[in-house]
Amino acid sequence: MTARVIDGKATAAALRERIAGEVVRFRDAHGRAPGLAVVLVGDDPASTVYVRSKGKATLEAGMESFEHKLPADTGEKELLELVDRLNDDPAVDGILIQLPLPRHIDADKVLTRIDPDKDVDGFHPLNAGRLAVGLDGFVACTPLGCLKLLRAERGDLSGLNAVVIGRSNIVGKPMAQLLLAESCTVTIAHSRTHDLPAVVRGADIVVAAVGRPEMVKGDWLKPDATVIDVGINRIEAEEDGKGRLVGDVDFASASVVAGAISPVPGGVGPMTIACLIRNTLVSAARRHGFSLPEDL
Ligand SMILES: Nc1nc(=O)c2c([nH]1)NC[C@@H]1CN(c3ccc(C(=O)N[C@@H](CCC(=O)O)C(=O)O)cc3)C=[N+]21
Repeated sequence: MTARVIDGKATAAALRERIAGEVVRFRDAHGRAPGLAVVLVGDDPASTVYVRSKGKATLEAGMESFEHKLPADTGEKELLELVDRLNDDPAVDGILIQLPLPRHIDADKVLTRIDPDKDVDGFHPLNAGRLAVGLDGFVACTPLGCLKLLRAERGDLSGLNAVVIGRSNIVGKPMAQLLLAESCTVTIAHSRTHDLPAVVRGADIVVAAVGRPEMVKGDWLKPDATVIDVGINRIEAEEDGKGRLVGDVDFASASVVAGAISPVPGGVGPMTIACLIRNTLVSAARRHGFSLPEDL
């Protein structure tokens, strides 16, 4: 048996298309486009690529993109002042500070300075708390994208056993909260979990977000499980001299057992960007009392 491959690229493209349509309506009603500010400190090559694709997606959705590229030696105080200006700028609906930040900057301090109602990354503690208690706020883009893929694949998730591997603040914890809100029975597994393969074998839904290349094997899976692979691991060059991208799931063995699986690349990554655009539109809409479709 071979798993269905969950096409994150196509799902993301369809979502971005819908968003672009809503942006046109928003513009007509309010005379401006939603705006996203992206702040990059330093010149990490991977971060530079991500920031470029976020800017491109923002413009393609008909939104305004404000890119702030600062040198690696930018002081914390200077960065906090930029955040303050963006918080006060009425043209800016969403603020994203690209992570990781250089070590001399306290990332928690900077993220907490962002106006929670412009925090389209969902990283502010107030938004984490809102998610935990079921209030409207912003949900981090990667777990939100995973949930959209799961809903598209499985429909109603209630009563399903979900195992989230990884307990980070940006993926594992919010993912678990979202699945709990969908009435899944949720287990969060992590590096100290005893007999992880046995835990994963009980799961109808597996979300792997540990950052260990190809860790989850096919014989860990319940037949027909839905597997969402959040990992993006760059593997060193092999015979052909080219590096390649792999997930946290061993795709070859997993796709023989799973019912459906998201690939890397082309799975969760494109959904993350689509959800960032989505959150920016939602932010602008909330600010103006503009109504959007429930399921966007
Ligand atoms: N404040 C902040 N918010 C973020 O959301 C954030 C961040 N910092 N720092 C870095 C991570 C990483 N991230 C990705 C987004 C899209 C792809 C993506 O589209 N990946 C493509 C392939 C990309 C490639 O080929 O390298 C795919 O999976 O198909 C990947 C990774 C957002 N992040």
